[in-house]
Amino acid sequence: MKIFTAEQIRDCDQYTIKNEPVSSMQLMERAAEACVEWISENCNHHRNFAIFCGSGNNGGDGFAIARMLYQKGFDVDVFTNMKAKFSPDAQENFRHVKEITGISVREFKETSGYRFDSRTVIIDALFGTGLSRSLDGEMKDLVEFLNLQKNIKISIDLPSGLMADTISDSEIFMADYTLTFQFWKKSFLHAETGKFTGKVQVLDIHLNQDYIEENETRDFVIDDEVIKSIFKIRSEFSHKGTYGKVNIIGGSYGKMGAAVLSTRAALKAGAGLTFTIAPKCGYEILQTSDPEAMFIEGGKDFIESFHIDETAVCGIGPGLGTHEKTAEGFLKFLKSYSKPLILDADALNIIAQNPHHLNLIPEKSIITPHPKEFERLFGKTENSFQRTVLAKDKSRELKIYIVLKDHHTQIITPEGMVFYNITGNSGLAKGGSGDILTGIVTSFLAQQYTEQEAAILGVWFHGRAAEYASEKHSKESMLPSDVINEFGNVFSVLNDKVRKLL
Ligand SMILES: NC(=O)C1=CN([C@@H]2O[C@H](COP(=O)(O)OP(=O)(O)OC[C@H]3O[C@@H](n4cnc5c(N)ncnc54)[C@H](O)[C@@H]3O)[C@@H](O)[C@H]2O)[C@@H](O)CC1
Ligand SMILES: [K+]
Repeated sequence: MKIFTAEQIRDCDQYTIKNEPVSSMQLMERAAEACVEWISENCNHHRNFAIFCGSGNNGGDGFAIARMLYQKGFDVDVFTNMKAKFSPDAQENFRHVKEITGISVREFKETSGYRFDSRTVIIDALFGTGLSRSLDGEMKDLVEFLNLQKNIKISIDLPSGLMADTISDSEIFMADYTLTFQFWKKSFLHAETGKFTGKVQVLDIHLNQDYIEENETRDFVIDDEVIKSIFKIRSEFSHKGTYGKVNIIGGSYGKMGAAVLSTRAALKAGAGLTFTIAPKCGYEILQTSDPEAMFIEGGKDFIESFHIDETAVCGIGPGLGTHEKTAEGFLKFLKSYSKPLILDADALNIIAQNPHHLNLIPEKSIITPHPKEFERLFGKTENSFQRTVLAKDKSRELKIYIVLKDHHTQIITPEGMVFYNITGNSGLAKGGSGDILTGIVTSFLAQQYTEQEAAILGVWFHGRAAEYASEKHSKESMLPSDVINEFGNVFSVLNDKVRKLL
């Protein structure tokens, strides 16, 4: 799914109104209907709604939602600034609300005296994509007050105070759910701003498809359509050679588990042949834990020699350690190797020891740093938006793919495209999760996916497996090995998605 800026979204609205038999009022009606449908399907324990409406079209949505919820039998109270200069569509929908005697309309300043009982849902329709500056005065106080209430909160389109495309220092409405129209907004996907949205639900309001297809963006969300266009069904006319050779290179005394997990992930993600280059101290551990993989000795307690089969795809780093002999061997290997690699963890930490090492990374390699590793490699940035900008520069400069691991991991391509992942959960915030990702991406690259495809599919796949694992074991208790055990379920779903139905 394309991520558009607030300006592009406004253009898209206008284009739709101009080129389709739909007026702006009808589009607002469609948007409000989509919200009300979601609310009435999902709100099983609440009957009362306190709806806060601004003077722009976001407020217009709020007034229309108020009318529709009332007509469905819910109790509705509306709060607004009755003397505001409303947008024409907001004015019209406000007029309809005032005609309904069952809906009480109050001034914003009456909010503090209102009894918010536990069955009341607060709906924020104050500002949407039209917000042009930080909240101040009455609106800031209002949002601050509403944020103190314990009630369930739903934002329409965007949490008020949040800009769609950038970081803001405004007071921001803290939503439990955000019902947003048509597109993900970039700010939902970055940690500093995404924390205000709660769970995001994208509602299709059928904006013009030609506009969406023809207008360019460099930012994308990895949705089902993206995944369907990448995933290939395994051919029956195949043998183990068809699915490539993987070399996982990692492990050191005390960190053998990382190599075990990465190897197992590569195996379970479908690679044809998997080898693990590890130190001798890991021989029995690896052969017992992952008997399907073959062992190649690379040193005694840590890896020193990186003798690699050139026909294999290499994932280097899990549990590798940064012993000076390991670093020496690794850097020597990098100097003589030119095929794309997957580099993670200690492989990145060794590279980070000297900025000149960055140029040794073969072109088209995939590196998978978490924020701290990214910082060690490329330096500090002020916030995660800036970090993405820096990552784009570095991807272009070094001609590599950067998988920037975060709550919404980003895959950044040398062409400057950013793919945001929306699968996964906080159950992945545990040691070992990254090792699995390295195994998956290495495995996919060995299976003839391109670097871009392997990175995108791998990150999505990892997150989806985590979702299944958390359903069974909870985010708290799930282990990286539980995530690996869900790979089969993810493949079943993937196969169902792309299978041609009779
Ligand atoms: N245009 C359309 O056809 C559609 C628009 N929709 C809704 O319309 C919204 C966008 O509406 P608008 O463009 O009217 O913008 P908003 O409703 O977000 O409000 C912007 C209004 O507030 C003012 N404003 C901006 N920042 C302010 C601040 N910090 N303090 C006080 N006032 C401030 C602006 O001057 C403007 O009048 C979307 O988010 C969505 O909810 C939906 O109804 C779908 C259809
Ligand atoms: K809003």
